[in-house]
Amino acid sequence: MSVTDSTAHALIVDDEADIRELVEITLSRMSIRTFAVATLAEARAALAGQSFDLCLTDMRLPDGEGLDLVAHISERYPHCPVAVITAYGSAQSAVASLKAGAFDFVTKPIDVAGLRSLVGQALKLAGLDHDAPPHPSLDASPRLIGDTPVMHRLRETIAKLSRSQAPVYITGESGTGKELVARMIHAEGPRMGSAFVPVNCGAIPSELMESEFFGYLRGAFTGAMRDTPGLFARADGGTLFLDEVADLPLTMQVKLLRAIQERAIRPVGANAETAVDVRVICATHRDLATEVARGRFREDLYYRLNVIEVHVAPLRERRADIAALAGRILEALARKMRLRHSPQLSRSALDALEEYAFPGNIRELENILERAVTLSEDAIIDLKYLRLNSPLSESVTRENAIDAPAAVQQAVADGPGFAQGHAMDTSADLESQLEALERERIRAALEVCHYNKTKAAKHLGITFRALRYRLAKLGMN
Ligand SMILES: Nc1ncnc2c1ncn2[C@@H]1O[C@H](COP(=O)(O)OP(=O)(O)OP(=O)(O)O)[C@@H](O)[C@H]1O
Repeated sequence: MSVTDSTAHALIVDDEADIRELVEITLSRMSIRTFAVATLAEARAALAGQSFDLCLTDMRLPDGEGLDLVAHISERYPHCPVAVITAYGSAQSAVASLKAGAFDFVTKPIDVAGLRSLVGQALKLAGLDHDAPPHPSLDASPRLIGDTPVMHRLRETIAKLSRSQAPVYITGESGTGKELVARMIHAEGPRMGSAFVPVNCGAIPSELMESEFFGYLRGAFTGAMRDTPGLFARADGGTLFLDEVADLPLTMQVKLLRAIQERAIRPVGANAETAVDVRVICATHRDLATEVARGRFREDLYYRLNVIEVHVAPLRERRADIAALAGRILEALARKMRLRHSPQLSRSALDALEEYAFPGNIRELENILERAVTLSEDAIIDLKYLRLNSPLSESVTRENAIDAPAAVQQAVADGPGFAQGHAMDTSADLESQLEALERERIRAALEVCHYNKTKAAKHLGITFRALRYRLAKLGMN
């Protein structure tokens, strides 16, 4: 096979001749030049003398540990992705290698399809995959606003993690930006051309979980009219984001662990497993270690998911970012509402926001500003329109609705039944009044339920699905 200088160049480090040969053959079929050595010393010498786009190393070498090579490459040749070859079942060493900076691992006996997809990801990382879609424009990528030291550190962490395939566990209170962080890790890495599939683990009824995650074949159960891919299959080549992972029932945790470990899924009704290449990122606002201690979360799955932990700080710990965030949110609202100019906050309104505790974090800031823009008719939003600190019990009283349009006040005072029987102020735009009311009640319920959507839906007396639909319709997601 003819290879040119533009082909990728891989370093293979293994003392077992059979494995070196298998890896070399697989890679050369992918038109990758290879250079194979058997020891750590030879690997170091090769790295010093030649340039590589990828390194695959065994964990146990005659003169040292593969982990040392991972650390050496991460430090001296950070642009060369390194993956390790580990013995089957040695989850601990795989996890250790990911923590040390390996971008992925492959277990022995080596599965050629798995090796090919790992190498494909590595080449995308090195920018050598000519089939990869072009980098999306900046505007299409999610953006993390904030200039505080904690946000700078978070951005650096995201950049580092996007170059790895390791599972990431994101912690932080509700509304801090955990999903946004997950999206950025996906969007800045080699998987950006494939799907990012977010899943709210608490929202899937337990009897549907298996088919939702793994898909099903036609006829697998009553109503299964056609083969349907599950969430794993939809995220193949991309990222599966498991939000509120602590809400997964124990039975599902076992199946999830297996899918992650084996990198394969078995759709409901299928006899055989299908390989999938999915990076898992998960998040929860709960303390998973405590859930493990209480027996509600499997320890083995915890260790599998919690390879690298990222914490997203609450908004009250980065108050200096509030002004910039509010500015961006107001600009976005102005676009959405087709206002000519972006509304501004008065000095006292900004001061109050900078003092506020934000139990619902940035999502709460978005909701506060959206409501304020809806209620205020001025280009300058004054403090009274922010209506900070209004729990549900107060928000449905007339006193607390003084700033709302007249019909909304009436409706709020009359309670939820108003829409069917009460006269409204017909001079105003009924639809926007109803919308404002709906928004207000949902926001208040979310606040009271600490932004747990499942609980908020119960609180409002509607199903989770109905709440999700309304949140999307009102642009409150
Ligand atoms: N640093 C940031 N810059 C800009 N927007 C942000 C930032 N952090 C969060 N947001 C926005 O705040 C909202 C909430 O963020 P996100 O959904 O990521 O939070 P979360 O922590 O995943 O919430 P939950 O725990 O409730 O699922 C989103 O609209 C998101 O775009």
